[in-house]
Amino acid sequence: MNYLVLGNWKSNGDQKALTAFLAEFSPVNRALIDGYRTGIAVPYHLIQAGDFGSAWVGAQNVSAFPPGAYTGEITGGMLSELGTQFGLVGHSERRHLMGETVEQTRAKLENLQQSGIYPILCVGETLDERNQGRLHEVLLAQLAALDIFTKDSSFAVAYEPVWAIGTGVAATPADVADAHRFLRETLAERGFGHVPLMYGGSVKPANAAELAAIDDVHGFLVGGASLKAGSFGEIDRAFLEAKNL
Ligand SMILES: O=C[C@H](O)COP(=O)(O)O
Repeated sequence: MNYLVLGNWKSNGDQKALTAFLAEFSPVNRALIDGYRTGIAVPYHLIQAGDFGSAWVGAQNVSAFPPGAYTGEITGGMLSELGTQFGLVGHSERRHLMGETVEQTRAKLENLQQSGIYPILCVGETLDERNQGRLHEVLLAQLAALDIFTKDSSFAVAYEPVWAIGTGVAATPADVADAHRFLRETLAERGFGHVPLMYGGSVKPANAAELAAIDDVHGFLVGGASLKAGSFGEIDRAFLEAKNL
């Protein structure tokens, strides 16, 4: 995949909301464009709760363990059986609220890959880390989880500065361009020059075009604005237009 505009519903939504979303979103989510996908990561209980059409349906987490005595964990194989097409790993809410470690994100990426589900590793720094000049150090530490992949692996990385998530204030285009350039160069050195780089953090219809215009931005991971088909559709269209897709 070259370009991805994906939503993350987090712990929001129910059957009624998904049905309403898909009724409005699916008709405008036209024929498949080569190398491009839109879709949403819904809570587990909604993965099979609607017809997503040409949009991808994703999970927001996966077990770091193999199948076995791990009460409450959902494995990659289980997600695959549900028809899950992509999975988020290492979202900052999981790192900071649930204490997810780099070792766990590595195991989760591997579980998704082995189950044939497209993995997306989320990375990003806190405001303190940025202010201390530790942006690159933090990103490099989080990117260490990618060492399970080979040059042929198919996956994406989403840059989500923690201070821009859910705040309504996205990173400036200059900050996004800087971070994405660093990610692109770092990944290219490891043979991952083909990996799409998504941006997440207060993406909305009003800023989607200027963020999509950045060369090293190959997609978005949209939280709050993906809950409504209207705003998510506007972001999707702004992205396609900016990239001439
Ligand atoms: O996964 C999505 C990000 O956490 C962004 O969330 P947000 O668009 O509500 O800031």
